[in-house]
Amino acid sequence: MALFGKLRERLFKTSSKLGDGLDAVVREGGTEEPAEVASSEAPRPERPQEPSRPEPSQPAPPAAPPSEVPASPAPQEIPQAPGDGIRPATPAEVPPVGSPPPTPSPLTDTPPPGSDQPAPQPETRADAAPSGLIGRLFGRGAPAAAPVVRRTLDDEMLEELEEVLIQSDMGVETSLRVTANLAESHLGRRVSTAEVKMLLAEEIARIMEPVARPLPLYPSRPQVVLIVGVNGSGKTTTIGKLASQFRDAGKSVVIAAADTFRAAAVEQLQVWGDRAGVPVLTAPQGTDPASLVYDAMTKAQEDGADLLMIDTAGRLQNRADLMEELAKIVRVIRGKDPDAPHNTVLVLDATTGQNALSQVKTFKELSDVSGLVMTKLDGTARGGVLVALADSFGLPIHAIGVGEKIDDLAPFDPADFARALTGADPA
Ligand SMILES: Nc1nc2c(ncn2[C@@H]2O[C@H](COP(=O)(O)OP(=O)(O)OP(=O)(O)O)[C@@H](O)[C@H]2O)c(=O)[nH]1
Repeated sequence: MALFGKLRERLFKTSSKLGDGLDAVVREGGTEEPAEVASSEAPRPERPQEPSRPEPSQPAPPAAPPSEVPASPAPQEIPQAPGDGIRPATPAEVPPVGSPPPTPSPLTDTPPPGSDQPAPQPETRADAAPSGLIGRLFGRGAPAAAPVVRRTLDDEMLEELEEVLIQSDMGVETSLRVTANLAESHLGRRVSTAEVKMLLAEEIARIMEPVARPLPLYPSRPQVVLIVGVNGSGKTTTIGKLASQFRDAGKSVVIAAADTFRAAAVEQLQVWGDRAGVPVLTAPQGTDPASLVYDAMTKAQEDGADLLMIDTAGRLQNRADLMEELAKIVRVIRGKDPDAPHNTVLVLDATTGQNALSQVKTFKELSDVSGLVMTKLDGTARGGVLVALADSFGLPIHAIGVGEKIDDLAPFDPADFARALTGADPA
């Protein structure tokens, strides 16, 4: 399945909830118009191609500040995304640049297994025919010019839109920013649901573009990737998925199970190592994690491994202990390679919603977080939090988890994500 279709299907709960909310906002205050009239009154937004909007009141999220990037050798001179790192997705899922847009999965797609989401509602007429919208945009009105529901974008509608965005966990500030940008370009215009979704998707993609960066690869051997995050956020699973993709890309990988506190965590990591075909270094329960990391660094260096991925404990109940444990691990790593760890990746669980924001704050205090992976975006209605994270912290988002299987880690594509989130038609 094409990536967009898969993402839309997996993000079903969020896009359905957000899309339904947007439908309701337009429908409840809108009126039907003949399609032809509508097409002349609602031209395509003027700035869909702008890479960024350097307005003082709407600053783009900063790139990861230099202080957050671990001291490390310069990355290989590989072109920017998609070539500047491992794109964590199976190649078949990544549409080549400039290729025709993938076919969207119909909104009537079956929800993901285990989802309790009810069957999707039929779309309103305003959204029913993407070709109608695309046709109008390009002067090819749909022959069966069905009436389209449109509403004038005024303060009341903006407030309602804000509410819908906030409910999708996008956060108050980010929701206000998105609607303010919408008001700037479209206040007073009559817009349909399809157009609102498309405009919101463009605003959201604009916020997220600067942070969509695959995990950078460095020439160091081993490149040390420290994986941090609270218990259950998906660290082990993400390490397994990443290791598998790195291995498929021809890299030799070693995994270190440094959460020595929980025997089950070590076993689980071993299962993932087996699946990915990657060795996992373990130590008996209760061993000092830093000593296991020392041994893992030694082995990875001796073996000439390309990557060493280190799973860490995520017990936040005792912050001081966790901070000390992570600090000790980093000291040991630096003793072996002063430039390591090269990446400290924070794994976040999308289902925790706004709580993910406080986790980023906490882990930024505990460690030198250099990038994020957000898991469990499948089957949650809280995917909007990723927009809030991008807007608030500007940390690179390397990948998103959209399922429990080994290939359910997708590259983060802001445009696809924004359209899947809002329920907008594919570009
Ligand atoms: N649906 C879904 N489930 C996921 C995803 N990523 C991880 N999980 C599930 O989340 C649960 C916790 O994942 P783990 O990888 O064990 O999380 P962890 O952070 O290593 O947890 P600890 O070992 O307790 O520290 C498991 O049941 C995974 O299958 C995802 O992208 N989607």
